[in-house]
Amino acid sequence: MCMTNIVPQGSIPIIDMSNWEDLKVAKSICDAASEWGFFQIVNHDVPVEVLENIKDATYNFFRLPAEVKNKYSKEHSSSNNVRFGTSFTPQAEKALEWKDYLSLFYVSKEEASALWPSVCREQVLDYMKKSEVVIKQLLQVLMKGLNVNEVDEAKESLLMGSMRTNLNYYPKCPNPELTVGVGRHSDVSTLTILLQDEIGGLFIRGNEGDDWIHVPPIKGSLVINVGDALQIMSNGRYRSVEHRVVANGSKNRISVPIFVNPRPVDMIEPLPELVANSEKPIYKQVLYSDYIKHFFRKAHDGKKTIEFAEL
Ligand SMILES: CC(C)(COP(=O)(O)OP(=O)(O)OC[C@H]1O[C@@H](n2cnc3c(N)ncnc32)[C@H](O)[C@@H]1OP(=O)(O)O)[C@@H](O)C(=O)NCCC(=O)NCCSC(=O)/C=C/c1ccc(O)cc1
Ligand SMILES: O=C(O)CCC(=O)C(=O)O
Ligand SMILES: [Fe+2]
Repeated sequence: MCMTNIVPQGSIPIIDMSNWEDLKVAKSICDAASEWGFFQIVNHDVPVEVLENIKDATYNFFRLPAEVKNKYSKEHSSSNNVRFGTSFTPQAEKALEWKDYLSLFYVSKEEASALWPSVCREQVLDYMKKSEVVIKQLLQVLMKGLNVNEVDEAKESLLMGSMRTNLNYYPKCPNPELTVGVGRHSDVSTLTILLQDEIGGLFIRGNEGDDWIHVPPIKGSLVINVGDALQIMSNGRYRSVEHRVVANGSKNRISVPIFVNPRPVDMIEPLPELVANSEKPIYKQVLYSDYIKHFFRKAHDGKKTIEFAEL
């Protein structure tokens, strides 16, 4: 089915999650994930206060003096699970991205208490916890769309066994046309749940392949996108779509993605339920941590990362 017939070019689907189990809603989620790779959800169960609090916490972190933030840099951080950085892979990029970020890989509450910056720790934990409900709803629906009717513990772990939250800060840029906020890339996740503020600037690759479609900020909504891990596990039925963020000449912008991932030790491959029906696998089995390392080894370069898993 072709979503372009329903949704005018220039906007990604907006899905009301209040009746998420309704067959029509479920179908619109699965269609969005295969046709667009991106959609926005409204009336999800993540309370607005939680979203407001995480935005405030993000600003509070980036307002800290440079020497405090630098305690979490790659050079100084006491753990790889907490990292403050600027740009994506600075040693591999020709032009740096106009972005600072704090990346927090969740291991346990205890570790978060010990290692995460106190200005944002509780807010990030709360945002992750409260997002779990909608993450599970989306994964259940998406699996049903592949005729995988039971998401048992093993499958749940494969789909969402690890999570990372990034706080992104894009300072206003004197020459926005000379740089980017984030270069063209697809996410390595299963799903990404993204909170953006009211500024705008996120663009996704359109169906036709040569157009960029803006993701308009909608108050209280969350942007959902399919990542490479789900493209691989769904044998290409759900698509991870290239996206980028432009630099802004007049305003600071923040966004807060939760990357929902397999665990680094998991092997990922097209789900056995899919290839059992004489469907040909188009991806091979890869160790997820190898896939992540491949992603971080080079500068952002569109959809190229997934070639690593192609047969
Ligand atoms: C098993 C890993 C993947 C590799 O471990 P390792 O072999 O001991 O090596 P390192 O941890 O030292 O990482 C290898 C390289 O990848 C880099 N890297 C490894 N994760 C990271 C990291 N999230 N950040 C930024 N450098 C990293 C890391 O900086 C390092 O670069 P370099 O020291 O220059 O070789 C380990 O890092 C690990 O268990 N990580 C937790 C799982 C994890 O990070 N999953 C990724 C989820 S999705 C995600 O993070 C998306 C991020 C993203 C970010 C920006 C975007 O624009 C778009 C997307
Ligand atoms: O800031 C945004 O809107 C998107 C950021 C993004 O694509 C990422 O962090 O992977
Ligand atoms: Fe992304």
